[in-house]
Amino acid sequence: MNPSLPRAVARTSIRQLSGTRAVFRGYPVSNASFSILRIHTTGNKKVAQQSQNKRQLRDIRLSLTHPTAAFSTTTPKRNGKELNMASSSTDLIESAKRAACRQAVADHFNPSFTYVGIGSGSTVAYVVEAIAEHGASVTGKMKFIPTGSGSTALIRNAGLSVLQVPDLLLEVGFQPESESHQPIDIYFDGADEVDAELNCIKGGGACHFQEKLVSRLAKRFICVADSRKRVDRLLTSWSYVPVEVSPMGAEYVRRELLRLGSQDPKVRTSGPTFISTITDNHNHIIDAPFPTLLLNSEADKLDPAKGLWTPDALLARIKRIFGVLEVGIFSGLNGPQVAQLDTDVEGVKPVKAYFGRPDGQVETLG
Ligand SMILES: O=C[C@H](O)[C@H](O)[C@H](O)COP(=O)(O)O
Repeated sequence: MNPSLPRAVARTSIRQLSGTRAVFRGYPVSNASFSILRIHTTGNKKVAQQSQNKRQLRDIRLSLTHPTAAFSTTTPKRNGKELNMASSSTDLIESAKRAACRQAVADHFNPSFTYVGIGSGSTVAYVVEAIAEHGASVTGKMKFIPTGSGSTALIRNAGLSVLQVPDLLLEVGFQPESESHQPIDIYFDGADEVDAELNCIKGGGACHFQEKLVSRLAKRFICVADSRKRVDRLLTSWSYVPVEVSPMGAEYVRRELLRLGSQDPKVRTSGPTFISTITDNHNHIIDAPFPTLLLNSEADKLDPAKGLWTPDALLARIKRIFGVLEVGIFSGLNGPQVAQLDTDVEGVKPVKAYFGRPDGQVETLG
């Protein structure tokens, strides 16, 4: 997504911001041009107060795509007055993300690597931070493969060397007999939700096509997230599947998604005028809500007519719709499983996920 967008959105009026889901997607909240000072939870709505000059508080309603409950507490009071706690709530989330990333890098980053894939979003920024700390003597020999314009800027700003996928493929060459379809040594990326079998929903920042491309080319995908993203089954807290579509085919795809039982799939919009989001691949995104998915191991319960889908089945079915480029469900095989098969099948699932908690601990899965 266009990295200049959040700044443009931040300049708009409170009224225009109302209902804009993309404001914080893919960008560290702490780096936003305006500061959120308090976050409350009112039913399903998250009401935030913000100040542009840090003195005048005004209410804005933000349709935050991530639940905040796990990190929210009741608003503390001193002498009957509420204390501003959102900055500490935001700090807790950012610390949780950073903790997950530092642990993941400590466990999986190796100075002998040549190609490192870097995903998109706010969490993976802390992976880049941790990698950059190894210094130029280590990172100067490596090339970093981005998954979109945001991650390209992230890599570049950290002083690391960017190599886009087409250039990577030219650099490694093409040998039909070559045993490896996975030249990237490791791929770090965030997720919007991760289930108990490491299937993920991705694409909240509209980057899932390039993320899948890099993941397919990587030996291992390591997922980093805060603990709000960990669920038993996908579409528990996160409610929709991001689907990247040809702009001309968007309405056709939307109708087919309705036919599949998606409740009110919508073309994603961004910015003050709510124009359709344009991805890095010049496409649109449809956010398609579905009921909570089964696990892939529960395929015996699969019953699409009743809205019972496994991640694998829903991914395969949506991919069959004419006009769909890619679906934000990362399920099926992982890199090492594909390497064993020695064939170019999709292997995009993480081998391990790191979930940072607000208390600084890190849980792992896989
Ligand atoms: O399209 C965006 C990506 O799939 C992100 O990795 C995902 O949305 C997680 O982003 P964040 O780390 O900002 O929560």
